[in-house]
Amino acid sequence: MNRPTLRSLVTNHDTANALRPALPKLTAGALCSSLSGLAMLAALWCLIQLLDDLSSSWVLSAVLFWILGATFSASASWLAHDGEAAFSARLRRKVANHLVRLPATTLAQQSDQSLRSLVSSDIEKLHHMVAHLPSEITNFVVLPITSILLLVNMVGLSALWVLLPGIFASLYYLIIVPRINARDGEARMKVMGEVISAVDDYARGIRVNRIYGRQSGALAAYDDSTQRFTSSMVMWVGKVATLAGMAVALLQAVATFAIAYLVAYDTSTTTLAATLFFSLAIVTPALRLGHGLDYVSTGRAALGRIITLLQQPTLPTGTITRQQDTPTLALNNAHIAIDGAQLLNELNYTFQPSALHAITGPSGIGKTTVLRTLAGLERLQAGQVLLAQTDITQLSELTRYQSVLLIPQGGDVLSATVAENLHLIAPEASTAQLTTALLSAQLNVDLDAQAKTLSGGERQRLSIARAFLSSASVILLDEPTSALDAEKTTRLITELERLAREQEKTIVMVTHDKTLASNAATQLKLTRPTTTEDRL
Ligand SMILES: Nc1ncnc2c1ncn2[C@@H]1O[C@H](COP(=O)(O)OP(=O)(O)OP(=O)(O)O)[C@@H](O)[C@H]1O
Repeated sequence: MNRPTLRSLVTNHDTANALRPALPKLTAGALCSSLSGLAMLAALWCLIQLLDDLSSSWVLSAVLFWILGATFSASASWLAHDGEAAFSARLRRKVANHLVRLPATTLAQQSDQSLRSLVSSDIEKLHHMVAHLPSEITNFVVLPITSILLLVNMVGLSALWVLLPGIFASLYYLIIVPRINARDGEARMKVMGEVISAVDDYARGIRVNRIYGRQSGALAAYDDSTQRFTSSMVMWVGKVATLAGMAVALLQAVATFAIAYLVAYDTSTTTLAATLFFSLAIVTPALRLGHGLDYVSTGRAALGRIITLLQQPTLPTGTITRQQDTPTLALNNAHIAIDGAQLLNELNYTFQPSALHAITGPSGIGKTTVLRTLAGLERLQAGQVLLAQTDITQLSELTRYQSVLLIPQGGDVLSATVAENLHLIAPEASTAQLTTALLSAQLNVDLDAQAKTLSGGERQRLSIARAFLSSASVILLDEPTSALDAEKTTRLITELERLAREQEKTIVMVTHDKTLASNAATQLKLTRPTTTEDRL
C-alpha cells in the first residue's frame, strides 16, 4: 500500500481496534502534558514578578508551580506510556496471530528479517506517534496561545512583533528540518539496511565457510556499509543539527531580545522580562513537534508494512470440533494456484486410514504444496480437502492441528535439548516413550543432547520422531528419507507402515524414491497438466 497517513491509525480497522481501549489514557496524558506546560508558564510568571517585588511568596509560588508542573509531567508520561504499551501489546498479538494464520506460501515470501521487524521493531516505531505526538500537538496549540494572550494583555498588539523570530524558528523546525531529514533519512535507512544485511550475511557465512577476507565478501560489504553510515551521519549533523543549533542559540534569541526591547523599552522591567521570556516560550513546543515529525515519518512507513500484512488473507477456519479417530483424507476437485498462477487442477484423490501413501512427481510440480494443502495450510482456488467427509476449512483451528501433523522437509528444530523438542508434541510423554519414538525414527542420540548440534540427517529424524508421539490421525511427511542410507530408509518405512496399521493412522509422504513409492499402499502421481491415479 502507499505510505499511510496518520489518520490510518484510527481509520484502519485493525489498528483502530488496538488503539481504542488506550484512547482514554492517551487523552488524559495529552491533557496532563498541557497542564504541566501551563504550570511551568505560571512558575515563569512568578519568577518574573520577583524583578519588581523581591518577596518570598513569589519564590514559594514558583516552586509550587514547578512541583505541580513536574507532577503533571510525570503523570502525562505514565499515562501516555501505559496507554501506548497496551496498544503495542494488542497490535503485536494481532500481528503474531495473523502471521501464524497466513497460507504457507504467503508466509514463505517474508524474509526472516521482515518477520522479526513485523513483530518487534515495526511496532516499536509507532511508539512516538501514539505516546508522544498527541501531547506534542496539544502543547503546540495550548502553550503558544496562552503565551500570546499573556503578551497581548500586558503590552498590547505591538507585542506580536516579538513573536516573529520565534515563528521563523518554528517554521524552520516544522518544515525545513523534517524535509532535510526525510531526504537524508531515506538514504540513511537504506545504508542501515545494507549494514544489517551485511551483518546477517557475515553471521551466516561464519557457519557455512570461512573464506571471507577483509577485502571481499560479507566483511568487506559490512566495512563499506558502516563507513558510509558514519559519513552520512557526519554529513547529516553538518547539514541539519549545526544549522538548527545556530538558528536557535544565536539568531532567534538575539533577534527576539532586540524586538522585545524595541516594543517594550518604555514599560516596567517586569513587563519587558515577561515580553522576552513569553515570546521565547512559543519555540519549545514547535521544536519538540518538529523533532517528533522525524519519528512520524519512520512510524508511517512501519504502519504501512503492518497494515499491508494485516490485509493479506488468512487461512479460512471453522468451528467444528469433533473428528473421527480414523478419518479418510481426500482431495475433492482441488485447484491449487500460487500467486495467481495455476499449479494443479482438478485434483481428486482419497487417502484411506491404516496405510502409508506416497505422493510423487517431478521437481517443482507441487508435491510439497499438495502436502501443505492437505494440512489445511494453503488456500484452495476451488475444491476442497475433506477430512472424514468434512471440509477441512470448517474445522476449528485446534481440531485441525490436533487431527493433522505436517512434518516438513529439512528438520527444523528448536534451540533446546532433544527431549524438550519432543515434549512440544507430547508434553506428558515418559522418557521411555521418547526413546522409543527416537528409535522408531532410526535415531540413537542422548535425550539431553542439544538439538542444534545434531547433523542435518539426525535433525530430520528428530522431526520424524514426532510422528511416533503425535495423537494426530493424519501424518504428512515431506521427503522423510532424503537424508537416510538405504538400510535406515527401509527400517523407517517399516516403522511408519506399522504405525499406520497398528494405530489406524493415515500417513502420506512425498518422495522422489521410485522404489519406496511403488511399495506404498497407494501412489498419487502428480503430472502436468493433468493428474493420474495409480492405485497398486
Ligand atoms: N512461497 C512461494 N512463492 C512462490 N512460488 C512458490 C512458493 N513455494 C513454492 N512455489 C512454487 O510452486 C511450485 C511448486 O513448489 P513445490 O515446493 O510444491 O514443488 P515440489 O514438487 O515439492 O518440488 P521439489 O520436488 O523440488 O521439492 C514451484 O514452481 C515453486 O517455485
